[in-house]
Amino acid sequence: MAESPAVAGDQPGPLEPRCRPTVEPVLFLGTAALSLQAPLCTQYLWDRLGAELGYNGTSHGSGSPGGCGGNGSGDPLQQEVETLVSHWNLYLNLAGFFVGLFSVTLFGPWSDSVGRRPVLILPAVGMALQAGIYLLVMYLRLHVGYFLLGRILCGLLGDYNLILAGCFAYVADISDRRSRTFRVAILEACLGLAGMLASIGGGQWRKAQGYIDPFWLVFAVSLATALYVAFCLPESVKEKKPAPLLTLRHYISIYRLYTQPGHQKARQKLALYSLAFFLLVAIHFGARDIYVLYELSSPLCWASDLIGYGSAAMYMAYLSSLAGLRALQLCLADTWVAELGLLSNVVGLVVISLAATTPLMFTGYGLLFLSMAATPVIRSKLSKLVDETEQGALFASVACVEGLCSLVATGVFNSLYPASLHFMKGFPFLFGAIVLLIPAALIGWVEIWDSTPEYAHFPETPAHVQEG
Ligand SMILES: Nc1nc(=O)c2nc(CNc3ccc(C(=O)N[C@@H](CCC(=O)O)C(=O)O)cc3)cnc2[nH]1
Repeated sequence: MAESPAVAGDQPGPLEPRCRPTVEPVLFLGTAALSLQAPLCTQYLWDRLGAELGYNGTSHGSGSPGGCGGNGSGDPLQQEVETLVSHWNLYLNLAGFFVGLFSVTLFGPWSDSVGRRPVLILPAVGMALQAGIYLLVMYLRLHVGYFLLGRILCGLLGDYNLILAGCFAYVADISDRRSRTFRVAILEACLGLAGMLASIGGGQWRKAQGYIDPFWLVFAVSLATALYVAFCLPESVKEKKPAPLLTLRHYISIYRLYTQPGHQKARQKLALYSLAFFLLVAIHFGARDIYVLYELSSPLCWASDLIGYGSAAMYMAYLSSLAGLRALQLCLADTWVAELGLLSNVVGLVVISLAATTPLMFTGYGLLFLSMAATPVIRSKLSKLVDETEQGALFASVACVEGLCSLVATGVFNSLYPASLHFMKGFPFLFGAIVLLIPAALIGWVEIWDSTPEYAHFPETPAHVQEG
Protein backbone atom coordinates (compact mmCIF):
# COMPACT_ATOMS: atom_id res chain seq x y z
CA MET A 1 0.00 0.00 0.00
CA ALA A 2 1.43 3.31 -1.01
CA GLU A 3 0.77 6.63 0.63
CA SER A 4 -1.82 8.79 -1.08
CA PRO A 5 -0.61 12.19 -2.23
CA ALA A 6 -3.54 14.08 -0.71
CA VAL A 7 -4.75 12.56 2.51
CA ALA A 8 -8.06 13.24 4.22
CA GLY A 9 -7.58 14.71 7.66
CA ASP A 10 -3.93 13.87 7.67
CA GLN A 11 -2.39 17.22 8.45
CA PRO A 12 -1.47 17.19 12.10
CA GLY A 13 -0.03 20.54 12.99
CA PRO A 14 3.46 20.48 14.49
CA LEU A 15 2.02 21.15 17.95
CA GLU A 16 -0.95 18.83 17.74
CA PRO A 17 -1.07 16.61 20.83
CA ARG A 18 -0.97 12.86 20.10
CA CYS A 19 -3.63 11.97 22.61
CA ARG A 20 -6.45 14.40 22.10
CA PRO A 21 -9.94 13.09 22.88
CA THR A 22 -11.25 10.93 20.11
CA VAL A 23 -14.41 9.18 19.09
CA GLU A 24 -13.91 5.68 20.49
CA PRO A 25 -15.57 6.44 23.86
CA VAL A 26 -18.68 7.62 22.00
CA LEU A 27 -19.13 4.28 20.29
CA PHE A 28 -18.20 2.44 23.48
CA LEU A 29 -20.80 4.27 25.57
CA GLY A 30 -23.46 4.21 22.84
CA THR A 31 -23.02 0.47 22.34
CA ALA A 32 -23.04 -0.15 26.07
CA ALA A 33 -26.35 1.70 26.36
CA LEU A 34 -27.83 -0.23 23.43
CA SER A 35 -26.59 -3.64 24.54
CA LEU A 36 -27.80 -3.07 28.07
CA GLN A 37 -31.20 -1.93 26.89
CA ALA A 38 -32.15 -4.43 24.18
CA PRO A 39 -32.27 -7.64 26.26
CA LEU A 40 -33.80 -5.79 29.21
CA CYS A 41 -36.55 -4.51 26.99
CA THR A 42 -37.36 -8.02 25.72
CA GLN A 43 -37.36 -9.42 29.22
CA TYR A 44 -39.55 -6.61 30.51
CA LEU A 45 -42.03 -7.27 27.70
CA TRP A 46 -41.96 -10.94 28.61
CA ASP A 47 -42.66 -10.35 32.29
CA ARG A 48 -45.23 -7.62 31.74
CA LEU A 49 -47.20 -9.28 28.92
CA GLY A 50 -46.88 -12.62 30.70
CA ALA A 51 -48.34 -11.12 33.88
CA GLU A 52 -51.23 -9.64 31.88
CA LEU A 53 -52.01 -13.06 30.42
CA GLY A 54 -51.70 -14.67 33.85
CA TYR A 55 -48.49 -16.53 33.03
CA ASN A 56 -46.01 -16.70 35.86
CA GLY A 57 -43.14 -18.72 34.40
CA THR A 58 -39.59 -17.46 34.38
CA SER A 59 -38.34 -15.38 31.51
CA HIS A 60 -35.77 -17.49 29.78
CA GLY A 61 -36.09 -15.05 26.92
CA SER A 62 -37.05 -17.90 24.67
CA GLY A 63 -38.42 -21.36 25.13
CA SER A 64 -36.19 -24.34 24.64
CA PRO A 65 -37.52 -26.14 21.60
CA GLY A 66 -35.44 -29.27 22.00
CA GLY A 67 -36.68 -29.63 25.56
CA CYS A 68 -34.09 -29.76 28.33
CA GLY A 69 -35.46 -31.28 31.49
CA GLY A 70 -38.89 -31.07 29.86
CA ASN A 71 -40.09 -28.12 31.95
CA GLY A 72 -43.09 -26.92 30.11
CA SER A 73 -41.78 -25.86 26.71
CA GLY A 74 -45.06 -27.07 25.22
CA ASP A 75 -47.19 -24.96 27.57
CA PRO A 76 -49.76 -23.15 25.37
CA LEU A 77 -49.81 -20.09 27.64
CA GLN A 78 -46.03 -19.81 27.39
CA GLN A 79 -46.30 -20.03 23.64
CA GLU A 80 -48.88 -17.27 23.66
CA VAL A 81 -46.56 -15.04 25.69
CA GLU A 82 -43.68 -15.90 23.38
CA THR A 83 -45.72 -14.98 20.32
CA LEU A 84 -46.88 -11.70 21.84
CA VAL A 85 -43.36 -10.72 22.90
CA SER A 86 -41.90 -11.54 19.52
CA HIS A 87 -44.65 -9.52 17.83
CA TRP A 88 -43.93 -6.49 20.00
CA ASN A 89 -40.22 -6.90 19.34
CA LEU A 90 -40.95 -7.01 15.66
CA TYR A 91 -43.09 -3.84 15.78
CA LEU A 92 -40.37 -2.03 17.70
CA ASN A 93 -37.66 -3.16 15.30
CA LEU A 94 -39.68 -2.31 12.22
CA ALA A 95 -40.57 1.13 13.56
CA GLY A 96 -36.92 1.74 14.44
CA PHE A 97 -35.75 0.61 11.03
CA PHE A 98 -38.12 2.69 8.92
CA VAL A 99 -37.88 5.87 10.96
CA GLY A 100 -34.10 5.41 11.10
CA LEU A 101 -33.92 4.95 7.35
CA PHE A 102 -35.45 8.37 6.92
CA SER A 103 -33.35 10.16 9.53
CA VAL A 104 -29.90 8.55 9.12
CA THR A 105 -29.90 9.28 5.41
CA LEU A 106 -30.74 12.89 6.22
CA PHE A 107 -28.31 13.45 9.09
CA GLY A 108 -25.37 11.53 7.59
CA PRO A 109 -24.87 13.70 4.49
CA TRP A 110 -25.78 16.79 6.55
CA SER A 111 -22.79 16.05 8.78
CA ASP A 112 -20.48 16.37 5.77
CA SER A 113 -21.33 20.08 5.84
CA VAL A 114 -22.07 20.97 9.45
CA GLY A 115 -19.62 18.62 11.14
CA ARG A 116 -19.84 15.32 12.97
CA ARG A 117 -20.47 16.62 16.46
CA PRO A 118 -24.16 17.47 15.96
CA VAL A 119 -24.92 14.04 14.50
CA LEU A 120 -23.26 12.38 17.46
CA ILE A 121 -25.05 14.47 20.06
CA LEU A 122 -28.56 14.12 18.60
CA PRO A 123 -28.78 10.30 18.63
CA ALA A 124 -27.27 10.17 22.13
CA VAL A 125 -29.96 12.57 23.33
CA GLY A 126 -32.52 10.42 21.49
CA MET A 127 -31.33 7.29 23.28
CA ALA A 128 -31.57 9.08 26.63
CA LEU A 129 -35.09 10.20 25.72
CA GLN A 130 -36.04 6.66 24.81
CA ALA A 131 -34.68 5.33 28.09
CA GLY A 132 -36.63 8.07 29.89
CA ILE A 133 -39.88 7.03 28.20
CA TYR A 134 -39.23 3.36 28.95
CA LEU A 135 -38.66 4.30 32.60
CA LEU A 136 -41.97 6.15 32.68
CA VAL A 137 -43.71 3.09 31.24
CA MET A 138 -42.17 0.98 33.99
CA TYR A 139 -42.85 3.36 36.87
CA LEU A 140 -46.41 4.22 35.84
CA ARG A 141 -47.18 0.82 34.29
CA LEU A 142 -48.30 2.53 31.12
CA HIS A 143 -49.33 0.42 28.15
CA VAL A 144 -46.30 -1.14 26.43
CA GLY A 145 -47.44 0.61 23.24
CA TYR A 146 -45.63 3.66 24.62
CA PHE A 147 -42.38 1.79 23.96
CA LEU A 148 -43.19 2.42 20.34
CA LEU A 149 -43.36 6.15 20.98
CA GLY A 150 -39.90 6.09 22.59
CA ARG A 151 -38.49 4.04 19.75
CA ILE A 152 -39.92 6.37 17.10
CA LEU A 153 -38.66 9.52 18.84
CA CYS A 154 -35.22 7.99 19.17
CA GLY A 155 -35.39 6.85 15.54
CA LEU A 156 -36.19 10.40 14.44
CA LEU A 157 -33.00 11.59 16.08
CA GLY A 158 -31.02 8.91 14.27
CA ASP A 159 -30.80 6.18 16.93
CA TYR A 160 -27.77 3.95 17.41
CA ASN A 161 -27.27 3.64 13.66
CA LEU A 162 -26.44 7.32 13.41
CA ILE A 163 -23.90 6.96 16.20
CA LEU A 164 -22.32 4.14 14.20
CA ALA A 165 -22.34 6.20 11.00
CA GLY A 166 -21.02 9.32 12.75
CA CYS A 167 -18.21 7.48 14.53
CA PHE A 168 -16.96 5.67 11.44
CA ALA A 169 -17.13 8.88 9.40
CA TYR A 170 -15.21 10.66 12.17
CA VAL A 171 -12.45 8.05 12.06
CA ALA A 172 -12.33 8.31 8.27
CA ASP A 173 -11.92 12.09 8.68
CA ILE A 174 -9.01 11.86 11.07
CA SER A 175 -7.13 8.84 9.74
CA ASP A 176 -4.83 8.65 6.76
CA ARG A 177 -5.42 6.06 4.10
CA ARG A 178 -2.66 3.80 5.38
CA SER A 179 -3.88 3.53 8.96
CA ARG A 180 -7.61 3.69 8.27
CA THR A 181 -8.33 -0.06 8.38
CA PHE A 182 -6.70 -0.37 11.77
CA ARG A 183 -8.50 2.69 13.14
CA VAL A 184 -11.81 1.25 11.96
CA ALA A 185 -10.90 -2.06 13.58
CA ILE A 186 -10.18 -0.31 16.89
CA LEU A 187 -13.61 1.25 16.73
CA GLU A 188 -15.18 -2.15 16.11
CA ALA A 189 -13.22 -3.61 19.00
CA CYS A 190 -14.72 -0.89 21.25
CA LEU A 191 -18.09 -1.99 20.00
CA GLY A 192 -17.35 -5.61 20.89
CA LEU A 193 -15.92 -4.74 24.29
CA ALA A 194 -18.93 -2.62 25.22
CA GLY A 195 -21.30 -5.35 24.02
CA MET A 196 -19.46 -7.93 26.10
CA LEU A 197 -19.41 -5.89 29.29
CA ALA A 198 -23.03 -4.81 28.94
CA SER A 199 -24.41 -8.23 28.12
CA ILE A 200 -22.59 -9.95 30.97
CA GLY A 201 -23.12 -7.18 33.52
CA GLY A 202 -26.68 -6.36 32.47
CA GLY A 203 -27.94 -9.91 32.89
CA GLN A 204 -26.43 -10.25 36.36
CA TRP A 205 -27.76 -6.89 37.43
CA ARG A 206 -31.29 -7.55 36.28
CA LYS A 207 -31.28 -10.85 38.14
CA ALA A 208 -30.29 -9.02 41.31
CA GLN A 209 -32.29 -5.81 41.04
CA GLY A 210 -34.97 -5.90 38.37
CA TYR A 211 -35.33 -3.47 35.51
CA ILE A 212 -35.48 0.00 36.91
CA ASP A 213 -31.87 0.47 38.00
CA PRO A 214 -30.27 -0.90 34.82
CA PHE A 215 -32.55 1.39 32.82
CA TRP A 216 -31.40 4.38 34.83
CA LEU A 217 -27.89 3.35 33.85
CA VAL A 218 -28.91 3.29 30.18
CA PHE A 219 -30.31 6.79 30.63
CA ALA A 220 -27.15 8.03 32.36
CA VAL A 221 -24.79 6.42 29.84
CA SER A 222 -26.69 7.94 26.91
CA LEU A 223 -26.59 11.34 28.52
CA ALA A 224 -22.88 10.94 29.29
CA THR A 225 -22.28 10.15 25.61
CA ALA A 226 -24.02 13.39 24.57
CA LEU A 227 -22.05 15.38 27.15
CA TYR A 228 -18.73 13.85 26.12
CA VAL A 229 -19.33 14.86 22.51
CA ALA A 230 -20.57 18.30 23.47
CA PHE A 231 -17.70 19.18 25.80
CA CYS A 232 -14.70 17.01 24.94
CA LEU A 233 -14.75 15.84 21.36
CA PRO A 234 -13.06 18.11 18.81
CA GLU A 235 -14.69 18.52 15.42
CA SER A 236 -13.21 16.43 12.63
CA VAL A 237 -14.70 18.04 9.53
CA LYS A 238 -12.19 20.58 8.34
CA GLU A 239 -14.36 22.93 6.34
CA LYS A 240 -17.64 23.27 8.14
CA LYS A 241 -20.37 25.25 6.49
CA PRO A 242 -23.98 25.79 7.52
CA ALA A 243 -26.47 23.70 5.56
CA PRO A 244 -30.22 23.22 5.78
CA LEU A 245 -31.25 19.89 7.30
CA LEU A 246 -34.58 19.24 5.68
CA THR A 247 -33.72 19.10 2.01
CA LEU A 248 -33.81 16.42 -0.62
CA ARG A 249 -30.20 17.26 -1.46
CA HIS A 250 -29.02 14.91 1.27
CA TYR A 251 -30.91 11.95 -0.14
CA ILE A 252 -29.63 12.81 -3.59
CA SER A 253 -26.05 12.86 -2.37
CA ILE A 254 -26.40 9.29 -1.15
CA TYR A 255 -28.00 8.25 -4.42
CA ARG A 256 -25.17 9.94 -6.30
CA LEU A 257 -22.53 7.99 -4.42
CA TYR A 258 -23.70 4.87 -6.19
CA THR A 259 -24.57 6.41 -9.54
CA GLN A 260 -22.03 9.16 -10.18
CA PRO A 261 -21.15 9.26 -13.86
CA GLY A 262 -17.45 9.19 -14.75
CA HIS A 263 -16.39 7.00 -11.87
CA GLN A 264 -17.77 3.75 -13.15
CA LYS A 265 -15.16 1.45 -11.67
CA ALA A 266 -15.29 3.07 -8.24
CA ARG A 267 -19.08 2.86 -8.36
CA GLN A 268 -19.03 -0.83 -9.20
CA LYS A 269 -16.55 -1.51 -6.45
CA LEU A 270 -18.75 0.42 -4.04
CA ALA A 271 -21.73 -1.75 -4.98
CA LEU A 272 -19.76 -5.00 -4.74
CA TYR A 273 -18.22 -4.15 -1.37
CA SER A 274 -21.63 -3.06 -0.07
CA LEU A 275 -23.10 -6.38 -1.15
CA ALA A 276 -20.24 -8.24 0.55
CA PHE A 277 -20.80 -6.17 3.70
CA PHE A 278 -24.53 -6.88 3.62
CA LEU A 279 -24.10 -10.65 3.34
CA LEU A 280 -21.37 -10.80 5.96
CA VAL A 281 -23.12 -8.72 8.59
CA ALA A 282 -26.47 -10.42 7.92
CA ILE A 283 -24.87 -13.80 8.63
CA HIS A 284 -23.24 -12.43 11.79
CA PHE A 285 -26.52 -10.99 13.07
CA GLY A 286 -28.49 -14.08 12.06
CA ALA A 287 -26.11 -16.48 13.79
CA ARG A 288 -26.18 -14.25 16.86
CA ASP A 289 -29.97 -14.46 16.93
CA ILE A 290 -29.97 -18.23 17.32
CA TYR A 291 -26.85 -19.03 19.35
CA VAL A 292 -28.79 -18.88 22.60
CA LEU A 293 -31.66 -21.04 21.35
CA TYR A 294 -29.16 -23.52 19.95
CA GLU A 295 -27.28 -23.71 23.23
CA LEU A 296 -30.34 -23.89 25.47
CA SER A 297 -31.81 -26.88 23.72
CA SER A 298 -30.55 -30.43 23.53
CA PRO A 299 -27.97 -31.83 22.94
CA LEU A 300 -26.03 -28.92 24.45
CA CYS A 301 -28.57 -27.99 27.16
CA TRP A 302 -26.51 -25.12 28.50
CA ALA A 303 -27.45 -23.34 31.72
CA SER A 304 -27.24 -19.59 32.00
CA ASP A 305 -23.60 -19.51 33.15
CA LEU A 306 -22.43 -21.38 30.05
CA ILE A 307 -24.65 -19.16 27.88
CA GLY A 308 -22.86 -16.18 29.41
CA TYR A 309 -19.44 -17.68 28.62
CA GLY A 310 -20.59 -18.43 25.08
CA SER A 311 -21.68 -14.86 24.60
CA ALA A 312 -18.37 -13.62 26.04
CA ALA A 313 -16.50 -15.92 23.64
CA MET A 314 -18.52 -14.52 20.77
CA TYR A 315 -17.60 -10.95 21.72
CA MET A 316 -13.95 -11.94 22.25
CA ALA A 317 -13.76 -12.37 18.48
CA TYR A 318 -13.85 -8.57 18.14
CA LEU A 319 -10.70 -8.25 20.25
CA SER A 320 -8.83 -11.22 18.83
CA SER A 321 -9.64 -10.02 15.32
CA LEU A 322 -8.15 -6.63 16.13
CA ALA A 323 -4.92 -8.27 17.29
CA GLY A 324 -4.93 -10.67 14.33
CA LEU A 325 -5.55 -7.86 11.89
CA ARG A 326 -2.66 -5.86 13.31
CA ALA A 327 -0.29 -8.82 13.08
CA LEU A 328 -1.38 -9.93 9.62
CA GLN A 329 -1.20 -6.39 8.22
CA LEU A 330 2.56 -6.58 8.72
CA CYS A 331 2.87 -9.16 5.98
CA LEU A 332 -0.37 -9.14 3.98
CA ALA A 333 -2.49 -6.64 2.08
CA ASP A 334 -5.86 -5.78 3.65
CA THR A 335 -7.82 -7.88 1.17
CA TRP A 336 -6.03 -11.07 2.11
CA VAL A 337 -6.48 -10.33 5.81
CA ALA A 338 -10.21 -10.07 5.10
CA GLU A 339 -10.09 -13.39 3.23
CA LEU A 340 -8.42 -15.05 6.21
CA GLY A 341 -11.09 -13.51 8.43
CA LEU A 342 -13.78 -15.02 6.24
CA LEU A 343 -12.00 -18.38 6.29
CA SER A 344 -11.98 -18.31 10.09
CA ASN A 345 -15.65 -17.44 10.00
CA VAL A 346 -16.61 -20.26 7.62
CA VAL A 347 -14.65 -22.90 9.53
CA GLY A 348 -16.02 -21.67 12.87
CA LEU A 349 -19.61 -21.79 11.65
CA VAL A 350 -19.19 -25.28 10.18
CA VAL A 351 -17.83 -26.59 13.48
CA ILE A 352 -20.67 -24.89 15.40
CA SER A 353 -23.23 -26.39 13.03
CA LEU A 354 -21.95 -29.85 13.96
CA ALA A 355 -21.33 -29.18 17.66
CA ALA A 356 -23.06 -31.72 19.84
CA THR A 357 -20.81 -31.27 22.87
CA THR A 358 -19.75 -28.26 24.92
CA PRO A 359 -16.03 -28.53 24.06
CA LEU A 360 -16.86 -28.67 20.36
CA MET A 361 -19.11 -25.62 20.64
CA PHE A 362 -16.32 -23.64 22.32
CA THR A 363 -13.89 -24.90 19.66
CA GLY A 364 -16.26 -23.36 17.13
CA TYR A 365 -16.25 -20.06 18.99
CA GLY A 366 -12.45 -20.29 19.18
CA LEU A 367 -12.17 -20.80 15.44
CA LEU A 368 -14.17 -17.62 14.94
CA PHE A 369 -11.23 -15.69 16.44
CA LEU A 370 -10.51 -13.83 13.21
CA SER A 371 -14.10 -13.55 12.03
CA MET A 372 -14.45 -9.83 12.72
CA ALA A 373 -11.41 -8.87 10.66
CA ALA A 374 -13.27 -8.65 7.37
CA THR A 375 -15.74 -5.86 8.21
CA PRO A 376 -13.13 -3.20 9.08
CA VAL A 377 -11.36 -3.97 5.82
CA ILE A 378 -14.58 -3.55 3.84
CA ARG A 379 -15.49 -0.35 5.68
CA SER A 380 -12.06 1.08 5.08
CA LYS A 381 -12.10 0.14 1.40
CA LEU A 382 -15.55 1.70 0.99
CA SER A 383 -14.35 4.84 2.68
CA LYS A 384 -11.37 5.14 0.33
CA LEU A 385 -13.64 4.88 -2.70
CA VAL A 386 -15.42 8.16 -1.98
CA ASP A 387 -14.30 11.70 -1.54
CA GLU A 388 -13.45 13.09 1.90
CA THR A 389 -16.51 15.33 1.69
CA GLU A 390 -18.78 12.29 1.23
CA GLN A 391 -17.80 10.17 4.23
CA GLY A 392 -20.95 11.07 6.16
CA ALA A 393 -23.16 10.14 3.23
CA LEU A 394 -21.25 6.90 2.71
CA PHE A 395 -21.42 5.74 6.31
CA ALA A 396 -25.08 6.72 6.52
CA SER A 397 -25.77 4.41 3.62
CA VAL A 398 -23.69 1.68 5.25
CA ALA A 399 -25.69 2.15 8.47
CA CYS A 400 -28.89 1.63 6.47
CA VAL A 401 -27.44 -1.51 4.93
CA GLU A 402 -26.68 -2.67 8.47
CA GLY A 403 -30.28 -1.95 9.52
CA LEU A 404 -31.47 -3.99 6.58
CA CYS A 405 -29.06 -6.80 7.57
CA SER A 406 -30.67 -6.87 10.95
CA LEU A 407 -34.19 -7.24 9.57
CA VAL A 408 -33.27 -9.80 6.91
CA ALA A 409 -31.18 -11.81 9.36
CA THR A 410 -33.96 -11.93 11.93
CA GLY A 411 -36.47 -13.01 9.30
CA VAL A 412 -34.29 -15.63 7.61
CA PHE A 413 -32.60 -17.20 10.63
CA ASN A 414 -35.65 -17.25 12.85
CA SER A 415 -37.63 -19.08 10.18
CA LEU A 416 -34.78 -21.31 9.03
CA TYR A 417 -34.06 -22.57 12.54
CA PRO A 418 -37.46 -24.13 13.30
CA ALA A 419 -37.78 -25.35 9.71
CA SER A 420 -34.50 -27.26 9.79
CA LEU A 421 -34.78 -28.69 13.30
CA HIS A 422 -36.02 -32.05 12.05
CA PHE A 423 -33.15 -32.76 9.67
CA MET A 424 -30.16 -30.84 11.01
CA LYS A 425 -30.28 -28.61 14.04
CA GLY A 426 -27.16 -26.71 13.07
CA PHE A 427 -28.25 -26.16 9.49
CA PRO A 428 -28.62 -22.36 9.74
CA PHE A 429 -24.94 -22.10 10.71
CA LEU A 430 -23.95 -24.31 7.79
CA PHE A 431 -26.13 -22.13 5.56
CA GLY A 432 -24.33 -19.08 6.92
CA ALA A 433 -20.94 -20.64 6.18
CA ILE A 434 -21.98 -21.34 2.59
CA VAL A 435 -23.35 -17.81 2.08
CA LEU A 436 -20.06 -16.38 3.34
CA LEU A 437 -18.32 -17.85 0.32
CA ILE A 438 -20.04 -15.11 -1.72
CA PRO A 439 -18.37 -12.15 0.05
CA ALA A 440 -15.10 -14.09 -0.02
CA ALA A 441 -15.42 -14.44 -3.80
CA LEU A 442 -16.51 -10.81 -4.24
CA ILE A 443 -13.63 -9.37 -2.23
CA GLY A 444 -11.06 -11.60 -3.92
CA TRP A 445 -12.47 -10.84 -7.33
CA VAL A 446 -12.41 -7.07 -6.84
CA GLU A 447 -8.78 -7.29 -5.73
CA ILE A 448 -7.75 -9.30 -8.74
CA TRP A 449 -9.84 -7.22 -11.14
CA ASP A 450 -8.40 -4.08 -9.68
CA SER A 451 -4.69 -4.55 -10.04
CA THR A 452 -4.07 -0.79 -9.78
CA PRO A 453 -3.52 0.80 -6.33
CA GLU A 454 -6.52 1.42 -4.06
CA TYR A 455 -6.58 5.16 -4.61
CA ALA A 456 -6.65 4.90 -8.38
CA HIS A 457 -10.03 6.64 -8.64
CA PHE A 458 -9.18 10.03 -7.32
CA PRO A 459 -8.55 13.01 -9.49
CA GLU A 460 -5.14 13.56 -7.96
CA THR A 461 -4.03 10.10 -9.05
CA PRO A 462 -1.64 10.14 -12.00
CA ALA A 463 -3.47 9.56 -15.27
CA HIS A 464 -1.64 6.35 -16.10
CA VAL A 465 -3.12 4.51 -13.10
CA GLN A 466 -6.65 5.80 -13.62
CA GLU A 467 -9.49 3.62 -14.75
CA GLY A 468 -10.03 2.76 -18.39
N1 LIG B 1 -30.82 -9.73 13.78
C1 LIG B 1 -30.07 -9.00 14.59
N2 LIG B 1 -29.33 -9.59 15.55
C2 LIG B 1 -28.56 -8.86 16.39
O1 LIG B 1 -27.88 -9.44 17.24
C3 LIG B 1 -28.56 -7.46 16.28
N3 LIG B 1 -27.81 -6.67 17.08
C4 LIG B 1 -27.87 -5.35 16.91
C5 LIG B 1 -27.12 -4.51 17.84
N4 LIG B 1 -26.39 -3.54 17.10
C6 LIG B 1 -25.17 -3.80 16.56
C7 LIG B 1 -24.70 -2.99 15.55
C8 LIG B 1 -23.48 -3.21 14.99
C9 LIG B 1 -22.71 -4.27 15.41
C10 LIG B 1 -21.38 -4.54 14.80
O2 LIG B 1 -20.63 -5.33 15.32
N5 LIG B 1 -21.03 -3.90 13.72
C11 LIG B 1 -19.73 -3.96 13.11
C12 LIG B 1 -19.39 -5.31 12.58
C13 LIG B 1 -20.48 -6.03 11.93
C14 LIG B 1 -20.20 -7.49 11.77
O3 LIG B 1 -19.21 -7.88 11.12
O4 LIG B 1 -20.99 -8.29 12.27
C15 LIG B 1 -19.69 -2.91 12.04
O5 LIG B 1 -18.68 -2.76 11.41
O6 LIG B 1 -20.69 -2.23 11.89
C16 LIG B 1 -23.17 -5.09 16.42
C17 LIG B 1 -24.41 -4.85 17.00
C18 LIG B 1 -28.66 -4.77 15.92
N6 LIG B 1 -29.39 -5.55 15.12
C19 LIG B 1 -29.34 -6.89 15.27
N7 LIG B 1 -30.09 -7.67 14.46
